[in-house]
Amino acid sequence: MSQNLEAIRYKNNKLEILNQLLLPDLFTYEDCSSATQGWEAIHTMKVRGAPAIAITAALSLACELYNLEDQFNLQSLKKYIFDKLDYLCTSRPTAVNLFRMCDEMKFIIEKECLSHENKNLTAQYLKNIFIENAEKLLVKDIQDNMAIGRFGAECFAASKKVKILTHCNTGSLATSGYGTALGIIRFLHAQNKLEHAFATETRPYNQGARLTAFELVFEKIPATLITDSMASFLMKEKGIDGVIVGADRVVANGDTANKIGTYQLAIAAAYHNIPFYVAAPITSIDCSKLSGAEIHIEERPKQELTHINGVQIAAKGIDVWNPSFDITPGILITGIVTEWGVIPKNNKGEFNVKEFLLKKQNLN
Ligand SMILES: CSC[C@H]1O[C@H](OP(=O)(O)O)[C@H](O)[C@@H]1O
Repeated sequence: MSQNLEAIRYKNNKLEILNQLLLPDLFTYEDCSSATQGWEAIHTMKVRGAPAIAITAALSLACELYNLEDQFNLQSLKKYIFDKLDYLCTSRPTAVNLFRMCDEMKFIIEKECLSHENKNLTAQYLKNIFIENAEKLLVKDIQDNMAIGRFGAECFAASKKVKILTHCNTGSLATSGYGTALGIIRFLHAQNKLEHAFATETRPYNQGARLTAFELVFEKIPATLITDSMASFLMKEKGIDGVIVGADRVVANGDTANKIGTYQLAIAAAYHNIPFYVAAPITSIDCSKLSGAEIHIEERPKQELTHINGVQIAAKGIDVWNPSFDITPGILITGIVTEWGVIPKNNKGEFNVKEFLLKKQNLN
């Protein structure tokens, strides 16, 4: 087994992804060096987690471009890249990181083309620009996650060790490394501030039982797995100090799309007076949407509910609803932890995410 938990391995213009469908039983890396393979890996959830999806999409296309024969002129290559980015965006709809990455890559390519107008900009140069920028995403994501870990840990008093509940998988397996919500747990543990982590199994895809539990055991972090239905009782019985979850999309008013089951955890946390934090990189923020009602929620195949490892467990013929995410209203969230700091609430208990971003951008 690898010494590092890497969802994404990129070296010498080759991309491999850890097939998370096979975890925790098998630790198998698969080649993902084309946009078609990237799309398939994301769509089937061999690779998942909002940041990891965007990075896989970018690097799979970067590898494809590296191997592309030299038949393109500048305009045809630009169209090729834009078409492939549009195609990659059809793999999964909810996590905004993928869409942001595609928009930013298009912006970079467009800018290069404009700034070289009437000069000899070659297709090869454009390829290199894409590859360089895709590679940067991998490095930046880990740095951002470590900053999230630090800011998130500061949300808890230094005087006592804390018990944290988390949902889904937001660790190394969901990112290019370290993790967001799980990164905060990792940071608390490293600082000797974590008493215990609790992880939900996260039905129906079981990211908690299969992936987060795997990471926690791997990292030797004291942790306990619970079923999703135990969360409220856990809060009542076990003295939980905070709930920390990830995000697939945070919109302008702080409403947050995250793994199905997050919303009910936020309601239960509010009832038990437990702080509820969302941990997300800036790449998960989408201020083009004013509220969570505008977010497209992915619905996944009914077999995720009716079958486990290919074996039918539900009554044949039953109707199934399988939304992969839900929206937690900003009002239920204590703070949104980013690599730029914690987005605070105003005195009415509301988030103004845009204002926070503008303030931070002006500071930088
Ligand atoms: C830091 S990952 C954010 C997010 O991704 C997960 O979804 P999925 O496993 O369906 O890709 C989940 O909602 C995590 O919180």
